[in-house]
Amino acid sequence: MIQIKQLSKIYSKGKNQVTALEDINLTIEQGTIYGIIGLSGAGKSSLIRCINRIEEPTSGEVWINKVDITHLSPGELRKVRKKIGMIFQNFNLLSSKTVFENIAFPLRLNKTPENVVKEKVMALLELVDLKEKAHVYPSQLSGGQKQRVGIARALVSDPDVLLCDEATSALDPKTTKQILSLLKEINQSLGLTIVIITHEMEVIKEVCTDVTILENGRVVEQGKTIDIFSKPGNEITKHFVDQIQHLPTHLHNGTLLSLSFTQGSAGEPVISKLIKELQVDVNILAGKIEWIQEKPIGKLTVEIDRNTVPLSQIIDYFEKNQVRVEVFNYE
Ligand SMILES: Nc1ncnc2c1ncn2[C@@H]1O[C@H](COP(=O)(O)OP(=O)(O)OP(=O)(O)O)[C@@H](O)[C@H]1O
Repeated sequence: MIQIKQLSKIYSKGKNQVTALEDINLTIEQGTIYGIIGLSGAGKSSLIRCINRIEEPTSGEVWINKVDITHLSPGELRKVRKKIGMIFQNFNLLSSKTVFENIAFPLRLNKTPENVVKEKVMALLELVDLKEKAHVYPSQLSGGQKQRVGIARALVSDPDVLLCDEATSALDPKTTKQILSLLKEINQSLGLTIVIITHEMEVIKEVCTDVTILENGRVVEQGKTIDIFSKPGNEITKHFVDQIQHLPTHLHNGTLLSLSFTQGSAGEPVISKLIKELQVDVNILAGKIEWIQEKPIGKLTVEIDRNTVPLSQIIDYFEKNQVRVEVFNYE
């Protein structure tokens, strides 16, 4: 668990002072994927960098697994930091080292025996699906592959916490989804706590169960992602939610689906056929038309009763009818 208590960060340069963070309080439960979102300059990087003390907080405390890391000696801090992995927007790989050696690097610093290095690095290459790239150099990799190497290197010391500093901001939407799904897989299989900072609500929507919204160095809202999406209580939160789409203010017990109708499916009575054929209750919550390069896409947000028909059957039905389905990740 990570607890941040009354944390402030003031940068001083000569007579100038910039308050980057003011009185931040937040609790990140063990094993969650926690998102911190804000506009440029909101203080996101300062906050994530204070969590492992790459940046020294001006005041306040950061507790990781019941240890106050703001009052540790340099030696003790080094030990704690080994349990905190970090990945970056620009990947921070060593260009003169192969993929294998980049991942092995933290182990080499600790003089880990060669057989252990080999075993750990190969297992991680398998996990991030890059076995065949072990001996190539970063310049020969795509952005998504570079970030996979970054993730493997961050995991090599068996951390409890993974900090992601705008880790998908340099990637295209499809690669972003792949990296986010890898992070989710790692979170589930290793029970790792993941903290993601981002300026994209799409990232929060995709993987974060909890979210804090920062504005001008202060927390303006925090809570479960579902609640923030359902009832954004603040202008800046509304701005981020609108990046995705308007969602209903009241959710019942169903599964929330976003449906995209393109030309092939737009003329068909797909919803009424679904209700008749599968005998499932459908609650229509929101709809709009989005124009993508002068082509219309109908967007419908519906709630489906999750107790009557398996979700996979409903998704199959929509796909057969040329309707793209996205299931909101609100569990
Ligand atoms: N080393 C520094 N010296 C002085 N001011 C700084 C320093 N680092 C950040 N700041 C200031 O602190 C504030 C918060 O910056 P920070 O980088 O934490 O925000 P951010 O939300 O991560 O922004 P971005 O998304 O643009 O990276 C900004 O006003 C920034 O100019």
